[in-house]
Amino acid sequence: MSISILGSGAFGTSLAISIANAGRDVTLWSRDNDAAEEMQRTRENAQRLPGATLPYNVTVTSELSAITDDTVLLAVPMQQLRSVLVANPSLHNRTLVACCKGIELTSGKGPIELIQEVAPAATAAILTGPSFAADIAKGLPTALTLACADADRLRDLQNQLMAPNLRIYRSSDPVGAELGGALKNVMAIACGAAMGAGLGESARASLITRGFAEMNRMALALGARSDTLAGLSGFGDLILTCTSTQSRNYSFGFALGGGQDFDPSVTVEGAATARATLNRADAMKIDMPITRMVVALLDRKLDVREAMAQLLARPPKEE
Ligand SMILES: NC(=O)C1=CN([C@@H]2O[C@H](COP(=O)(O)OP(=O)(O)OC[C@H]3O[C@@H](n4cnc5c(N)ncnc54)[C@H](O)[C@@H]3O)[C@@H](O)[C@H]2O)C=CC1
Ligand SMILES: O=C(CO)COP(=O)(O)O
Repeated sequence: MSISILGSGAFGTSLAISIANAGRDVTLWSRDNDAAEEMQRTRENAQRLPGATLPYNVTVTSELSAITDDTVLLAVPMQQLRSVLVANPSLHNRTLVACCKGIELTSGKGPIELIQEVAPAATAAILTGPSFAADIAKGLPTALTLACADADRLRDLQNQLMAPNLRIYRSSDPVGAELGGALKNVMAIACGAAMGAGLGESARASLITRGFAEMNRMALALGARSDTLAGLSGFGDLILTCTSTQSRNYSFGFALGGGQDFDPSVTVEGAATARATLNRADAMKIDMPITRMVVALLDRKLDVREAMAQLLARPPKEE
């Protein structure tokens, strides 16, 4: 059983390495012909995942006609997912596994809803959870959530994607899985900003905990299950991303809090997702104060100390 991965960034490349090391052939598609040729020749993704070797059974290509597998992992940033789906109608009857974490700014949709809109004949699934690409590529132990509404297809997919270092748990709650992965990035920006501004680890723990309450409020209102939010895709990924300098969302927040520049070419999913989430929360009248503060920070309407002061000064409430 072979697998195709569309998107040769850090995550797509790391999944290719892990799945190929489990003995399955992998086709890794890059939109850039030169980058594909270089990766195929050097057996390394020097730009996005330097130092990791591509096993012999990974084929890197920029030819879409080479994507013949039924199972296609979509490992592109969330804000690019629609254009990738629209540009590739030949994929619309396949099993499409979103590997992105976010909410589309223009529509407020998550990856599953977006796949269902653009490719209604596809089987939509999501692979998410606490996992840094560099860790996966090194073969370090990682556990992920794989969610899909089709229970039979879900079991097949689980077997296809499991690898010795990659333990995959099934979930029948794609809404909960995608929202956990999307919203934790917003909280990681908030935590990074607090740490970058020197507000301390107690402040960070409060943001993680109250951020989790906020994630639950939104996710449950959208039909997610609370046990999904408490699992790898929600709580697990929240803890990882809010506490590690390996996280780009956390590091972006840290730079924001410390008044430093941040490389704009780095993928930071939480920025657009914070705006998309706030739009949806306001429309649904759901209170998301930390998300609101992150958007205010992004818009430079407040600095971190002012934002934290406003959070602390909210009316007293029960936990
Ligand atoms: N890097 C990580 O540790 C993890 C990343 N993710 C998620 O994976 C998704 C992708 O992230 P990374 O691979 O890390 O990003 P990245 O920045 O390393 O790579 C993004 C890739 O997407 C490609 N791409 C962008 N727009 C495209 C388009 N229109 N058509 C085709 N390809 C396009 C780029 O060429 C690049 O290869 C994100 O949603 C991220 O949250 C999930 C878990 C871990
Ligand atoms: O999603 C991730 C870890 O699970 C990667 O986080 P960053 O996108 O913040 O690097």
